[in-house]
Amino acid sequence: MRQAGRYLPEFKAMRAEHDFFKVCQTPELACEITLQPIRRFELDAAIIFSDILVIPQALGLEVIMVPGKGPTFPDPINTPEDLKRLNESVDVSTSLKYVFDAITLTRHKLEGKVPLIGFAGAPWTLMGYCIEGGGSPTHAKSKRWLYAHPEESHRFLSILTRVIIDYLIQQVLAGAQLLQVFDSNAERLGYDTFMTFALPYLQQIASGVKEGLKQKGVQLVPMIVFAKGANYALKELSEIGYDVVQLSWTVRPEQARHETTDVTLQGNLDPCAMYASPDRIGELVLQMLKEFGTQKLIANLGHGVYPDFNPDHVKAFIDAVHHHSEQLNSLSEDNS
Ligand SMILES: Cc1c2[nH]c(c1CCC(=O)O)Cc1[nH]c(c(CCC(=O)O)c1C)Cc1[nH]c(c(CCC(=O)O)c1C)Cc1[nH]c(c(C)c1CCC(=O)O)C2
Repeated sequence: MRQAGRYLPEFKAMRAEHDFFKVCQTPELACEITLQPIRRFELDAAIIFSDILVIPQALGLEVIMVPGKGPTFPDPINTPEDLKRLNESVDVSTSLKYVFDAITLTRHKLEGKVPLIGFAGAPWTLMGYCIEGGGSPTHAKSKRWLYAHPEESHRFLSILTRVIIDYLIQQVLAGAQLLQVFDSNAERLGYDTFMTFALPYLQQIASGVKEGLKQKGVQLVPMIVFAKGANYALKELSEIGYDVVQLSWTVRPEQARHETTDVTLQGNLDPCAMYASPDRIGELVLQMLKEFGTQKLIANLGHGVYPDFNPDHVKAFIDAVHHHSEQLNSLSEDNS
């Protein structure tokens, strides 16, 4: 969940000197930013510094990071005709080589201390960015496609899915030990549109990556799915081949446990809880761990960190997870 973010002074110093996508494209810099939170905190994993929008870039679309506005497409996809602009036959092994190099370098530098997570955006979320031209409060332009151009929407989602599968497989070959798929815009959909335009592609990604790795004789890695806010489809999300389902803070742990079968859950404290005092953060962590239980859980926030978070409060969260889970585990051992 956005460990680097903009809340660390060492990240801000790096960004003051370099453009965001330049950092993504420079393995030494991406590696350095990935390691920053690992040096500062007792985290249990690292996530490679990159962005979900490198895939639209690889498909030939321009994406820039505008200060104060976020990622922006100067020339977004407007009509189905525009799909012709996509470089469908893109070879990610060359166009996204910089990500694989960053992963390999970071794996070496981590020296086995913690595992390295690779990631990609999900098809619906990437389609949304390409059509909206950036973030959007309603996603009305991209949702319009689902209703006005359903066939072309499926075509767009299929193109993205193929590239994402290839991209994730190559991240594993480069050294990624877990993979997370971010469907951050799932919260804009309802049950029917999610089941039609998002879930089938998430499923294809899980099976495509596992199949591809098997064919190459490479050991499978655990896969995490994050369909942010898709609390209406937790059962379905737990049944499409992912090992872990990440939850946003808008669902109760008990409900998520009840509705999912046989998966590990990840989450889900409200990121804004980081504005509470360190003591209060500790109490909220304890409550979260009690509600989920400490097994089959990756304790995390329910979304990424914000730029104005106090790093000491993030540390309070991480330390409280370790402290309280150790205590809860030793209590349950005493009882057994
Ligand atoms: C939707 C999305 C994006 N990118 C990502 C998502 C999915 C997760 C989510 O739902 O938040 C994923 C992402 N983006 C980033 C990471 C790397 C991991 C990490 O930093 O710990 C990951 C996993 C770096 C980043 N990606 C971004 C930053 C901040 C960059 C900066 O301004 O310095 C970082 C560290 C920029 C970014 N990139 C994107 C957005 C919406 C923004 C924020 C724009 C803003 O608020 O100004 C697209």
